[in-house]
Amino acid sequence: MSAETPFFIPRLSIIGLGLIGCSWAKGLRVRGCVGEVLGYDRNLDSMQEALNSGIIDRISSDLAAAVAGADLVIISVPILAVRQVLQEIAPHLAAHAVITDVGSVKGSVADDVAAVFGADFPRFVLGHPIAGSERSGVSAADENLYVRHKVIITPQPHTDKTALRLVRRAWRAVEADVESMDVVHHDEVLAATSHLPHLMAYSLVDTLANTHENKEIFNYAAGGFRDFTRIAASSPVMWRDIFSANKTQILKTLDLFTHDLHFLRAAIEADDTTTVMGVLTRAKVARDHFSKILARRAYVEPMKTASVTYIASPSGALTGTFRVPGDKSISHRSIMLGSLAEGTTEVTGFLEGEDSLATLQAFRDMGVVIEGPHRGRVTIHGVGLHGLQPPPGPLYLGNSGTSMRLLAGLMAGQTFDVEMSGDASLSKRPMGRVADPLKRMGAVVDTADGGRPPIKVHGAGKLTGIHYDLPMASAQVKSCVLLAGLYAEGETSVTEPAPTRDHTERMLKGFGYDVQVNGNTVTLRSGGKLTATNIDVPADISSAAFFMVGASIAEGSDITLEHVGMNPTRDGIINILRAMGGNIEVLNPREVGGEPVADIRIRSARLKGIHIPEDQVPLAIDEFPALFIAAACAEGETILTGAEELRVKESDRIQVMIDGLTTLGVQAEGTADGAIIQGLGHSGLLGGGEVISHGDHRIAMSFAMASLRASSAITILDCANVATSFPGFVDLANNAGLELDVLTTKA
Ligand SMILES: O=C(O)C1=C[C@@H](OP(=O)(O)O)[C@@H](O)[C@H](O)C1
Ligand SMILES: C=C(OP(=O)(O)O)C(=O)O
Repeated sequence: MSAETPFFIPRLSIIGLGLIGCSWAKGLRVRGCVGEVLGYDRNLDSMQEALNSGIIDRISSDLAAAVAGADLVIISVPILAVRQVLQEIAPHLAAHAVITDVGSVKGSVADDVAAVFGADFPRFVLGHPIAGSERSGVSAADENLYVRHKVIITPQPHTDKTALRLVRRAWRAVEADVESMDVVHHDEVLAATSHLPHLMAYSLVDTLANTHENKEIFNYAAGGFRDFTRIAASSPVMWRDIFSANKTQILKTLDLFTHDLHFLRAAIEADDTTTVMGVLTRAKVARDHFSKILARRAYVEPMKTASVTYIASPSGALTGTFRVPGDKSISHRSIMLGSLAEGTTEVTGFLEGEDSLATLQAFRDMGVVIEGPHRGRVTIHGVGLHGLQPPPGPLYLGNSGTSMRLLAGLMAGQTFDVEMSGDASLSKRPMGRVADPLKRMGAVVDTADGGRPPIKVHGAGKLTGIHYDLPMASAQVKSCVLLAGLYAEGETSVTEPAPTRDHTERMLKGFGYDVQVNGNTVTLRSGGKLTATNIDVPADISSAAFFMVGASIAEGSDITLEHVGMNPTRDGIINILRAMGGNIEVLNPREVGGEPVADIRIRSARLKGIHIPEDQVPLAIDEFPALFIAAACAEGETILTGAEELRVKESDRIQVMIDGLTTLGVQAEGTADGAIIQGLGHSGLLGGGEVISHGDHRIAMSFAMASLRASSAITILDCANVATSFPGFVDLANNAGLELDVLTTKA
């Protein structure tokens, strides 16, 4: 790509000397991008003011003089005055002149241009800066008004490319972010995001001003009133014109809004607090994350995440007693089953990480009223097995494989179509493993090339129960088939090659559903119902694992992790660390809501390398990145086999860990289904250096723990996804004894 030449407009003309046009001209002038600036306004005072403040160089006596010889003409008059202005300037424009406008409605200006210059006029570029304020006039002009603000250009098929480039560059010169959209779409979007809110603000103030207690009302009208109605102080002429120029689109959104307002009114009248809560919780979440919103209620687009780097400096021991966040697997399932239950489910200890929040949002998008999360507490107003509604757009599941695979099973049983997509990592992960058994049950499921997301599950198909022999040890696939089985005719059963986490089976039973477990086979029949219950989510043993490894490798460490889930299908990390010589005590074992829980005390130990028993692999499947760090610090060789599943997690966890360990000076090699790691021994230190987590939360946290035994700092790139499973990791780790610094750059 060649660099752009410096941008310069020899002669600029602004018609309409208000805030928008003057701010653009002033911005160009301050940045040395214009020669002469001519200006015209019907109001003589405005012209004089613009001249006095140096925004324009010459006052023009009429429109003809104002555009004579201009290279770029900016029309910035009220929308309904545009046509008349164009008629007046048309005969006087230079042959090369490019014209642009700044109006909030593009369809009506496009019509005006066609009426005056002809349908294919190439040198008019329709534009709209999304900046401005309730202030107006020359005196409010601000050369930085557009810095990092969006400007929407709405090119038409006949718009000349050079003219387009000129206008884009003129906006970029004042540091605006220029985007393109088609005319109709622009007017639809603006009707909803700008025109309707202005209409409502004007109307509310007018209603209140007309009541006879208006003085009283305005005396006490602070807070909500002031925030909501700030925009009613904007220019009435401008808004009168916008309301009429974008009439069709505005009326469309207004009707939708009026309908929803009546719905809310009816719910309040009927004391239907659940419905009211549904509207308010959905709206609050939407408002909190409004940049994610494209459709009316759903999140369909990922937020651009910032890039996060950890600098992990060498540190001493880990100490203290603390609790890591809630179990991710159980949190996902609590939302799913709570939503499909009859009655209200209260969840405590819910993981407020991005993965489980993606599941929560998916159910909100399908009409379930969910309150919270607030300090791990979530209240789910179940809609029953057949109560989900079609979401307004695709379900966006971020980084979360569990959400996508379990939901695939549930969606196969619905009467509507659902599309599910995810971030770059999830988009590479295999979904054929769930699509295959679902198709055998009669579901219609499409995936993208190679069985990857997005995945589309078509509703209304009739499912039939199957027996499925799992080709791999995967709790996600097992759960997917069982959840589809809730909707399949007859019996559904799954046999797994080795035990995997059984939270789905346990939780179904907790919700009163009949599930038979016989050896490695789980069976259920459709036709039952889920009855709401309360769920206490224990701390996630997979998050605890980082601290177990950290405390084991850092001399002098002594920590106690509280309320950790000890489900026997998850405790591989404890068995493996103990086999390596780890010093782990399980204290106060108890059962909470159908799941075993305990406090775990870990003290540093002289670890030794082992061949990890293959039967432990599925029981510690998420803990291998951390275990690789333990192996690197152990005496002798550690061999891992039977773990090919690690290659299809959020990253290829075998390759990414081997790459990082090699950077830190460890001899390690990957094999097809595992790794061989030569430990540095008890007194050995890892080196420092830069490792890449490839957006994989568990890789990032594992290398953070490695710094406890490093000779110099480890820089870990791409750590934003730690938030998917372990919000608050950095603070908790630093309080326990790590030295982690975080560098965040905006995306
Ligand atoms: O069912 C679950 O909650 C999970 C199952 C495992 O995935 P697989 O089923 O792909 O092994 C695990 O890696 C994941 O973190 C959570
Ligand atoms: C594999 C993991 O999660 P998921 O499959 O849900 O993305 C994990 O958390 O390590």
